[in-house]
Amino acid sequence: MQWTMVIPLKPLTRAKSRLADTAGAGLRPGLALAFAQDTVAAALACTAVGDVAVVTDDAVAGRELAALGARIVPDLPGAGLNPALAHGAAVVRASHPERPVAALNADLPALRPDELARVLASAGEFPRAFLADAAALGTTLLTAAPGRELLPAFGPGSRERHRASGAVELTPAGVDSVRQDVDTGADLRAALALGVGPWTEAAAAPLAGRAPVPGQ
Ligand SMILES: Nc1nc2c(ncn2[C@@H]2O[C@H](COP(=O)(O)OP(=O)(O)OP(=O)(O)O)[C@@H](O)[C@H]2O)c(=O)[nH]1
Ligand SMILES: C=C(OP(=O)(O)O)C(=O)O
Repeated sequence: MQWTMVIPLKPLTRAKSRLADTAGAGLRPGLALAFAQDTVAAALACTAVGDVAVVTDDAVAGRELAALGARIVPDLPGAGLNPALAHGAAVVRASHPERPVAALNADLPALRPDELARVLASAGEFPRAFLADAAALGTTLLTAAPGRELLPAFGPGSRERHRASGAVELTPAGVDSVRQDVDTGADLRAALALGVGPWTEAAAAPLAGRAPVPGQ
């Protein structure tokens, strides 16, 4: 079974605002892009993935992620995350209606292709399914079988909303890299401890061993 991945990414200058006490405004857009590059590269390297679409209006991110092999779907301006995902799913389904669809956050810099394959194999058994994030409050991945609506309800506390919507919560062992989203400095340290991809490794290097510098 080959999956279509839909990855949302908001404009880099506004992204990852909760990293403000770890990385200043000069470093945050580069970090957000690096997270997305490592996420997209790992998804494209996953044997269970047929195609990857990134929903974004960011020109720089669009160029860089297209260079990796992602399809870029323009965002719905001002609509927000869940409409962006529903729109992205509809666009990709026009090309591959036979493929199951998975929404995946763009902030998974430790993502490993083999762990993503295990999560998708488990998701393939259900009409709709999701994986909780490392904090056990949110969601990093939501799936829908062919012909089923995705019905995304991402945002703070989304684990409970996705469960209440009838999606099956996936509980495979050993998939920490698919759960480890990065919202805060503590999340970034946890991702670095798991082992991040090359873009995040480089983008996070200036943060190592020193306090954040205001304005950077
Ligand atoms: N296309 C699109 N993606 C979005 C939008 N809002 C959030 N996202 C993406 O959705 C995913 C989950 O969002 P968050 O974890 O809150 O990331 P964020 O909004 O950059 O982080 P904060 O600024 O700290 O809230 C990330 O991949 C974001 O880039 C949106 O309006 N459009
Ligand atoms: C997008 C989500 O939340 P956060 O912004 O906390 O990553 C979510 O978990 O659905």
